[in-house]
Amino acid sequence: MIRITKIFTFETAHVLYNYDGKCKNMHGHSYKLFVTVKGTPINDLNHPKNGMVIDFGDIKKIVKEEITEIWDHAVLVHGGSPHIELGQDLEQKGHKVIYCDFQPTCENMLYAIASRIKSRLPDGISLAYLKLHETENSYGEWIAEEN
Ligand SMILES: Nc1nc2c(c(=O)[nH]1)N=C([C@H](O)[C@H](O)COP(=O)(O)OP(=O)(O)OP(=O)(O)O)CN2
Ligand SMILES: [Zn+2]
Repeated sequence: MIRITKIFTFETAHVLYNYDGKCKNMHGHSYKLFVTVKGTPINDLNHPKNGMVIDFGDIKKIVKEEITEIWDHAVLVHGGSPHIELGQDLEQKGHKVIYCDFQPTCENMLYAIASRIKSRLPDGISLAYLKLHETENSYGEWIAEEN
């Protein structure tokens, strides 16, 4: 069994409803996401992916389609909070708004990322680990064995 990791970056704004610190204000981060999957490398001379657990390019496609293309240069707001009005106002002014069914913290973003990636992985490949940096010094982790 081998783990392989691909790293992504995306620029996203968020606003934390009812938070008691500076992040109650809308602000952005250069998020850095580490995606680790595990599986057994293909051992078949006739297979174009011989020697690979999964093509790094396939991980990239999944993460782009499920996460980065959606969240990049968007504002994440908690759609189940009064911030829905803030989002609607921004949308009317032409901004890209994503309504989350959760407070858009690093922790909850990790749950959402895990769920979306898991739904796209082929049989025999599983999600092992995620790390999401909000800042250089602040990050959260999702570990398969704990979820
Ligand atoms: N457990 C969490 N705490 C905080 C989150 C979070 O998602 N989970 N988010 C924020 C803010 O959105 C933002 O990330 C600020 O975090 P913080 O590390 O406090 O920001 P700094 O600018 O001080 O970061 P440095 O890297 O230390 O400069 C707040 N808390
Ligand atoms: Zn933040």
